[in-house]
Parts: sequence; C-alpha cells; structure tokens
Amino acid sequence: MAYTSSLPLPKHLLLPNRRSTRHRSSSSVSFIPAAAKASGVNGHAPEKPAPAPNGKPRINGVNGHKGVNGHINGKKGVSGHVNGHADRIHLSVSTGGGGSQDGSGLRVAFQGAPGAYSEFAAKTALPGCATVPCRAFADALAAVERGGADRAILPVESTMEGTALRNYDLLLRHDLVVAQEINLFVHYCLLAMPGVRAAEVRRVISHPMALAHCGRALARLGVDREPVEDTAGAVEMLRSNRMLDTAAIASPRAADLYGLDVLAHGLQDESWNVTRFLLLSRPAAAPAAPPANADAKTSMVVAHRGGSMAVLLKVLSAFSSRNINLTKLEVINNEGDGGDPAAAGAGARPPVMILDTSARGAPTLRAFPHVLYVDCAGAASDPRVREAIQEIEKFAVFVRVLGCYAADSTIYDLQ
Ligand SMILES: O=C(O)C(=O)Cc1ccccc1
Repeated sequence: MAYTSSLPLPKHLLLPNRRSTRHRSSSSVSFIPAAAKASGVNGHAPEKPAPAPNGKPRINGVNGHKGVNGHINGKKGVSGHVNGHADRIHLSVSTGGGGSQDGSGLRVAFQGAPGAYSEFAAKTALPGCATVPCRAFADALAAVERGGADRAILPVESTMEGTALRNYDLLLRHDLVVAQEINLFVHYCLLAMPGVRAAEVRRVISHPMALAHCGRALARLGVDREPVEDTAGAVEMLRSNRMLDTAAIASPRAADLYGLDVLAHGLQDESWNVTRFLLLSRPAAAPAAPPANADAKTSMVVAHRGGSMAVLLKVLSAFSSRNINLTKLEVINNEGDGGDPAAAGAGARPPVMILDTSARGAPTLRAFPHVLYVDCAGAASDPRVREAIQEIEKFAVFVRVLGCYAADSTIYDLQ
C-alpha cells in the first residue's frame, strides 16, 4: 500500500476532541506515531517497509528526527518522534507474570469475537500469547483483575477520533497498570455473505468506532447503521443468521476467518487510520519497567482543582523545564454538573472516577471533575520524570501513575 504525503493532518491534532462533547469537555493533543508523517509534515511519503525481523509487518511510523522537547502544539513536534528512534521495534520487554518475551504462556483478554482488531493487536504485540474473547471491555479488565487472564488489551486512541474516553474511564476504575503499547493500522472492509451484492445491502452492523470511522462511506451507500459489540462479532452474526440484506464492517482477516465476501476495501473516511492499544496487567504481574536510560513512556492521570489555565501551564512547565517530551495530553473539564454524579443523566458531564490505590487501606474510587491524561517520554525511574511528578504533586489534588513501559513507535499493518 502506498501512503501519500498529501493527506490532511488528522482531525484530532488540529481541533479539540469533538467526539466527547456530549458527555465531556475535553481537548487533546495526542501523538500516535506516524499520524503527522502521513500528513506529510516532513515531506516524505511514507512507504510500507519490509516485514520486521520478527516477522511482524510494520510501518515505520517516524522519520528519525528528534521530537521537540516539551512541544505540544498539535502541528509541529508531533510527527511521532516521541523518542527520536524511528525504526526500532521494541520487543525486548520482559513480559513478567511468567510469560516469555513473545508472550507464550500469557492469556490476553480482548473485547470481541475471534478476528476482532483488538485480538490482532494482542497477537502482534505478543505473538505467542493465547487470546481470551470477552463480551465487553469491562469484562476483559475484570478477567485480569480476577486472575482469569494475564493481560487485557484496550484501544485508547485513534488518529481519526482522538482519545477513546470511555475506555480511559474503564482503565482508571481498575487497579491495573500499562504494560505495553501497540499501534495498529486499521483497514475497514465491507463484508457480506457469499454471493450478496452491494446493491442488496440495506443495513451495516459493526463496532460503534468502526461505524463512526466510515461515516461518509456509509452515507454514500445510503444504508442503516446498527452498532454491535465488536467488528468480528458483527461478522459472526451475519454468518450464523445468514443475513442477506446486511453487511458488516470488519477486517480482511475476519472475512477470511468467517468465509465472507469483501464488497469494499478501505472504507474508512481517512486513509490514515491508526489505533493505539494498551496492554494492561495486574501491578504485581507487570513486566519489569524499562530502565531509566531506555526508550520508555510513563502514563499518568493528574486530577486538579480546575478553574484556570495556570494548572496546565504548571504541568507543562514541570516537563518542559526538564526537557521531557509529552506524547499525549488530554484535558478533561467536567465541572458543568459541579461534580454531582446524580446530574449525569440529563446530558450533564459526570466527573472522572479514578481508583486511588495510593492509600494504605482498600483502594477507593474517587470522583474528579478536572483531570489531565498525560503520557511523557521517559521511565518513571528516570530522575527527571520523578522530579516532574513530584513538582506536579505539590499543586495537583491527586496523581496516579498508570504505568511505565517500553515506547513503541512502530505502526503495525496487518493487511
Ligand atoms: O471491534 C473490534 O474489532 C475491536 O477490537 C474494537 C475496535 C474497533 C475499531 C477499531 C479498533 C478497535
């Protein structure tokens, strides 16, 4: 596949996150690697490279330039140069919890039926793992907490829609840590029962994210849309009910797996469509954190009192004064309902619920109307990162480090 350099910047790099407007006031700068490369920020047309040495197909999402320290403007400094290492594949993380480096011996819970994008992402990150299908993302996280799985995989942001706030909500409510990240190029296909022609399709079913990513194509087709739990589940539903007036949006792999026809390829409204997934682990079973001098990322959530831009500036200054790059910054302000969860029903914005695991007693769920989701380059053990967090803790209400893991700027392409 050839990617051209003339694509516009992904929407979420330019605008406040619009997907969240109903429930959330949120704006973000979120840096999935290669998003800006595809947009031609550096003037190079990205090319699909040879498979990586480990056999995984990959797109090197970055161009070898170092990022601009502390630069969080959505246009410059976001070309995936999170850590300045363009074409390495970071697979040398210890998987902890008894698993080997390729994930053999690990069970990874994912939402959906076999063939879901999340399962591909899990298998790409940990080729030797066993995947455990779950009905909902919440079930996947609960499976890890209860010991029924070693990891859960969760899509947390996409170049087309920015942060998946509902999945962040889930992550924050659980006592789990980020163990690994993986970026997956997502191709959407229109699939139907063998022999069904496009003109016969009246309805399209898929995961809500897939329907949203293909909105313009679906409008052109003039079909009804129906959300279901996941893309592969949609395909399974078509197959088992022999639905002849319905198509599903899912991956080409799901078409093979379930024996369906592909009516159209590349259905997504933007040709550059990358989803970032996180692999989550119980804290005690997490892989050893990358050493301070390795390419690493630290993810955290910062709750603050809100009310002014000063907090944001102070957070930025804590990082930029130490030359620490930010790779994600999402601002959530849910003060509209005064933090009253009871007001949430009528379109008011509920506060963000975060499990506080720092206290001595049992972890408690706390409500915060003003939070920042921050990913920074560097390990949590790096003295600069430690100091930045300590500085933020002086003025924030609460900081929870969500994990420290190997930075992986590769975009994997499974087509
Ligand atoms: O439904 C799936 O296949 C999933 O894994 C969730 C999803 C949907 C669309 C893009 C990425 C992940």
